[in-house]
Amino acid sequence: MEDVYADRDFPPFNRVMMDGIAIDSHEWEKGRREYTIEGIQTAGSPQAVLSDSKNCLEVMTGAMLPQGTDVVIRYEDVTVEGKKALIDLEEIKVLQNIHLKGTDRKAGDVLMSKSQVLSPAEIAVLATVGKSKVKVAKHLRIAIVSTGDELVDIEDTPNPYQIRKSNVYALGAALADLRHKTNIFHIKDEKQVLTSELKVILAEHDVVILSGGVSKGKKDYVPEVLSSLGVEKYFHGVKQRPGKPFWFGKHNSGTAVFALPGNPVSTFMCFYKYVVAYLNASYGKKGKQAKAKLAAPFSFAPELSYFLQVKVVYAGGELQAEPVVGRGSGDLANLLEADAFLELPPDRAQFEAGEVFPLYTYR
Ligand SMILES: Nc1nc2c(c(=O)[nH]1)N[C@H]1C(S)=C(S)[C@@H](COP(=O)(O)OP(=O)(O)OC[C@H]3O[C@@H](n4cnc5c(N)ncnc54)[C@H](O)[C@@H]3O)O[C@H]1N2
Ligand code: MOO
Ligand SMILES: [Mg+2]
Repeated sequence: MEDVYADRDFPPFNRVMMDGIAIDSHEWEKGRREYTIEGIQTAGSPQAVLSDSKNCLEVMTGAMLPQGTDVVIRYEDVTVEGKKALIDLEEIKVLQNIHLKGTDRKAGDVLMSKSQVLSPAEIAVLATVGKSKVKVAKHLRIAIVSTGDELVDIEDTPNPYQIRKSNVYALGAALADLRHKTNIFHIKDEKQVLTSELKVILAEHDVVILSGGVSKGKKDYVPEVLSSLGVEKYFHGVKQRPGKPFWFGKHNSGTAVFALPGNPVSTFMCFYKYVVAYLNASYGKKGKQAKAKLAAPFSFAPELSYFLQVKVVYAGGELQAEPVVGRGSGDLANLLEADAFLELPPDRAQFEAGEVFPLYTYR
């Protein structure tokens, strides 16, 4: 949340780019090809001075260019015998193999704006300018909430009619991939309990991601409870498959609420399509929309956007998406076979190999 400036020129001195010798080009122009080595300038030592222009200094990559020199010749182009260095080149260029002071950035230049998302590249530059501490946007506080009496935790042994609650761990892992910490909650299918616990969760988080309880079931209390807690519904239901029952809203405190359909593949897809976009926008990150070519013809009749599960392969230098259809959005295991979702538009039923569509990948 602060602009970052260059504290010094980039590079901060005339930087030697190659291990070799440094000479004064005027001697070369006078025809000198053999030079007496009078010393060595290593990286990290103060600037040396060439005392006699007929001589040369050995220089190491990363060192300051010695005073009195303006050409660096690589060892590969020099024959060194004892204290003599013979240059084996027909021609040289003044300032060759020298990274001149300030050619990349000048002291005082703005290097990154306050809205810049910090990638390893920005971290490198922050380190270069000595910014061991930098003001950043507050991390969004994110809650992941599962609902459902059929769900038990990982270590529990489910009864025949129960399953382990995989969705919250999938979402937690997906958010950890995006460097977000999360708080994970589980709430039973009881309206009162859901209301009291969601009230607290909403107050303590900036983003709440629920999984389950948004469809037509008798215990699908989530939409009603969210509204009763002051979360304004933006929409409930999207013309898509999977993910049709998806509910989204915002609390007047600004907290965004994603109530994702409980089927695992549906939760997964809605996260990568919608929650990621929201997080990118919140951080001003202009995510580039990935695309891929459909590798084989596919048909999907309903007038819904279809998020086809695909295996992504590189073929002919292009990202190809091979359909890995699976057995519906409850087929969690199919996530193992695929890598991503390919978004097929709702306005037609037939899709040809070679057509390009948006891609939402999870690995
Ligand atoms: N009459 C209708 N029934 C359903 C419709 C519909 O339109 N009409 N939509 C179907 C679709 S599409 C989906 S998706 C599901 C979504 O239902 P909910 O959001 O209410 O999800 P639940 O009923 O709570 O659970 C659905 C399914 O997913 C399993 N689940 C839930 N949470 C987890 C979790 N944390 N980890 C793993 N698995 C989870 C749950 O056991 C159910 O099997 O509704 C359809 N029904
Ligand atoms: O959202 Mo559902 O996942 O279409 O089954
Ligand atoms: Mg339900």
